[in-house]
Amino acid sequence: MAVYTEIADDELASFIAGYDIGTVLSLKGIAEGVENSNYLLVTDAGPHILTLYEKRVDPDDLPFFIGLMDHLASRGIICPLPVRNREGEALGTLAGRPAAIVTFLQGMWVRRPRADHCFAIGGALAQLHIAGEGFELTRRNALSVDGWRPLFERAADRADEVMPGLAADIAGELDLLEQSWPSSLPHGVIHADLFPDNVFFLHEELSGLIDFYFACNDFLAYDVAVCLNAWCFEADGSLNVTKARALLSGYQKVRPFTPEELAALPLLARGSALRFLLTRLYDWLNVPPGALVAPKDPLEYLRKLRFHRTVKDVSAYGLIL
Ligand SMILES: Nc1ncnc2c1ncn2[C@@H]1O[C@H](COP(=O)(O)OP(=O)(O)O)[C@@H](O)[C@H]1O
Ligand SMILES: N[C@@H](CCOP(=O)(O)O)C(=O)O
Repeated sequence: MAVYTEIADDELASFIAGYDIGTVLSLKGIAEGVENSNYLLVTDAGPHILTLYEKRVDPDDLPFFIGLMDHLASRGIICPLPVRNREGEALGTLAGRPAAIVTFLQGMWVRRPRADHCFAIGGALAQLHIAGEGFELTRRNALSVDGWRPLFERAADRADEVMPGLAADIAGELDLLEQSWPSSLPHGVIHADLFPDNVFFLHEELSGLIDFYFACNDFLAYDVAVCLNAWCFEADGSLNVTKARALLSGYQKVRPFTPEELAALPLLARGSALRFLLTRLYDWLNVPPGALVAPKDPLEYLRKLRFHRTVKDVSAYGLIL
């Protein structure tokens, strides 16, 4: 559960008074997510999501995230729409945090994705990449290859508490990825965190994408690698090749990969695995006192990383070369 910041009744009342969304009927902390504090805000105009932005969000990036949701929605991507107050502002301050209200999306995330879900998410990711074209703001990926070493340095001395030998394993991987990370591939706006819990399905159809708070400009195929890791592995740590093939086929039906992207995919998958290993490791070792949050298992991503080390080319992901 992620609620880091509590909201006092009087603060909520004066914040909501600035909006045309009716009277507050209830406010409940949401028992999911790990990054920000999210509340289900029900007013007599219906349900909304109220987000207080926490530690990992730089307030200077908020116009990018808010503008991106507007941009993508205007191009047919089903995603939350920022709600503006009477002054036309989508961003405010509540309980000492930057805060926004966004529209509520119907649907549920899928706990055990099947191959058909993976096919759908592949297609939706490619649509998102195409819809992102023309978005005028940009944001560097702070969690790409040049951000990994500083993050590791903040966790390195305690990494072996999680697993003996982990620090050395990560250090070796970092050296390799820093030397071999691609310098040019097709790039654009990426979601960068399109995990199953950020994708809603309703009546077996994909019904919306949420959580754009890691979105940035980076290689499009890196976003595919993030999804491959998040959607296509089984609980025992093995890759489900059928799901991987479905995800990649769903993507390339909408936006075909370039040969360079296919060649880079195993390396991008290693990088993506390391990125989530590092943020999870840091979070595991630094749970804020009193926060209602369940930190995620860093070693799940070590297992994925180790798998990708064995991969020679994309045929390991079920694609025929
Ligand atoms: N626009 C939305 N519509 C419906 N539910 C939402 C919406 N945004 C967030 N949620 C709910 O809040 C949970 C956490 O949101 P998320 O953005 O993933 O949080 P975090 O940024 O902390 O990871 C989601 O799993 C979902 O249940
Ligand atoms: N997806 C990340 C954690 C970020 O949280 P989310 O709730 O925004 O997906 C992970 O699994 O490490």
